[in-house]
Amino acid sequence: MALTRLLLSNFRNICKADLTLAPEVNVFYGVNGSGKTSLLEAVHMLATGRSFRSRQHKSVIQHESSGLTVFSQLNSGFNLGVERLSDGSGRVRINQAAAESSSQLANCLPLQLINSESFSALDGGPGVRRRLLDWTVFHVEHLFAQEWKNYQIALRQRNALLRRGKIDAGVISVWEEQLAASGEQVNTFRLAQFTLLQAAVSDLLGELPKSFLSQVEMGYRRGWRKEMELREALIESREGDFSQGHTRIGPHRADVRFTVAGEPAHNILSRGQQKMLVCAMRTAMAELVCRHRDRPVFLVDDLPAELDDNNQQIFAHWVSRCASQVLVTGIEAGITSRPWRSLDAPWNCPKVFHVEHGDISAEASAAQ
Ligand SMILES: Nc1ncnc2c1ncn2[C@@H]1O[C@H](COP(=O)(O)OP(=O)(O)OP(=O)(O)O)[C@@H](O)[C@H]1O
Repeated sequence: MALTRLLLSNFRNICKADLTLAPEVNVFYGVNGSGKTSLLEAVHMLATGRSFRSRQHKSVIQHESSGLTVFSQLNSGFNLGVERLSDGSGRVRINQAAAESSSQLANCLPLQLINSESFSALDGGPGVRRRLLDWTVFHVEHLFAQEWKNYQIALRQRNALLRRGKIDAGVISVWEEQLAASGEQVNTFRLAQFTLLQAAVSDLLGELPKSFLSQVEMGYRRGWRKEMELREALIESREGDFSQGHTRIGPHRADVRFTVAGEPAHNILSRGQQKMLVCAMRTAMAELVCRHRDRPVFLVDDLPAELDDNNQQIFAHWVSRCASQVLVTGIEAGITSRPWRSLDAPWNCPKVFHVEHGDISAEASAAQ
């Protein structure tokens, strides 16, 4: 899966852009505030329906404009289009037909994003890490999305009953049965992919020079006590849940932990080591997915930040093994292109774009 053409209008400081992308590596360089991240944000919006920087569509629409559009042709034959208007309305289209859900978009364009927010996988809440695991499960196990949806419906119903002030055991147990059935299935899907991810991350970290990174351990917490079935655990926690007004156990509380010698990894690893761990995790996720379906597209915002030349090169090599295409940004053309130029063809010929005040222009290959 790769983007062949990308058209934007009124997306932050990018008034208009019509780009023909290279099938493998695309480098976008320019000074701070020129619009590089905005371009990645636009691709992210195509794949998910939303920005990775703002929940408010309005802040992404160019000031004094009534709406933004992003459109892309993919080499799979799909065309994706997103329109957001300043009155809050919008349209998402796949091959000119209205998309039914954001998971339909994600299916057409599996995406991996690495940016300054990626560190939250280590130092943020469990939700961030759960979503990483679930991205893999979603793309590998086609029954997962429906099972997760069933679980969330039952969870909402149980929570609503808990907030009513009086538990009707007959009614709540109906929803607990559904919650337990979907929850056990969600956990089975997650556990299978977690085991594979753990092995893949360990293999990738094993390719790095010896450091604390070699000692990173990953653990999976499913969200309720080990020795119990979810159904039993829900009954047991009913009273406590009632006093708190919500369900405190279950797969919606699952977590993936990264530790070094028993300590949270972010307390031990340097910033660069943390970035390499996140890169290894993202690469492992892509590796698992591409065993089953098309390779994902990687968006990498400011690869040189925090990473030395050797680590940048290792990461470029990882990406070339599991991505279909990469869009990478940096401040300088030479530095941002360098890790890719040392790879084998066709990954060693990045297409270079200069971004300046929201204008994006491809450079002639002779000048690269
Ligand atoms: N809604 C908007 N309308 C117009 N311009 C905007 C809007 N939102 C942000 N901007 C401007 O657009 C630019 C967006 O920059 P972006 O974050 O894409 O830069 P960048 O090239 O990634 O910079 P850096 O290297 O600092 O990360 C900034 O100059 C910002 O002030």
